[in-house]
Amino acid sequence: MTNSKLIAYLGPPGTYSQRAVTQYFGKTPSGHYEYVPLNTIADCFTAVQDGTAAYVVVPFSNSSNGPVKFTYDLLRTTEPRPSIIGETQVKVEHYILAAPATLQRIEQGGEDAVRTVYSHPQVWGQCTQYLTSHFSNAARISVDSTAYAATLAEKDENAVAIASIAAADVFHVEVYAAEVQDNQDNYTRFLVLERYVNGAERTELDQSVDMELVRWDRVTAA
Ligand SMILES: O=C(O)C(=O)Cc1ccccc1
Repeated sequence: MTNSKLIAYLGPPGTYSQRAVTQYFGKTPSGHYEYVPLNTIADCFTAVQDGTAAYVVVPFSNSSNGPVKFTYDLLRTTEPRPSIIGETQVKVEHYILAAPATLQRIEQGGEDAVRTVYSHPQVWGQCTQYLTSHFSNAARISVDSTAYAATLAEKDENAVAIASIAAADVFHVEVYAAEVQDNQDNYTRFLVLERYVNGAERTELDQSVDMELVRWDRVTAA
């Protein structure tokens, strides 16, 4: 057990994970709990395992392109594996966000003015159609979260980020293109984790996630 009153998620504010956390626990959590953004999915696992956080919310799988690899690997390797006590699905709509100066450069020089596209690795496979016809000469740089990508685009006149519209409320970036995901019905399943208490019975959700991990092992071994 832990006395922590923190609920951690992959930050900074403006990520899809933040949406998941407020969807599950409410806009402001009850019972004196507080939300805390962490830098990586691995940090979320560490926080719940060492008791720094009472709960963490992590992305698990996506309807368009399957497993969130970091989470699958951490669920396999964290000993003992945290208990999975809840889940929530978030509709994922991606936006191209850029600093105002970048938008001006695109207006003057076309999309070739953009040298870099920043986003979370999960995103590339969800926006293949858009990325085939736009920014095809730009380098794709994977970073820890979509909102972190927005912070990089905020400071870089040659870059855009693919992120949630929520990131545009938090950082000084504007919308260049809306809803650029291939599939309009694009959902990510998030899991709510709590520290495993020795001897506790595994929940039904734990078992369904086990099955999913085994199924994925078979797919990748084939
Ligand atoms: O980076 C984020 O915003 C996340 O929460 C991870 C993620 C990335 C892409 C789709 C869904 C979740």
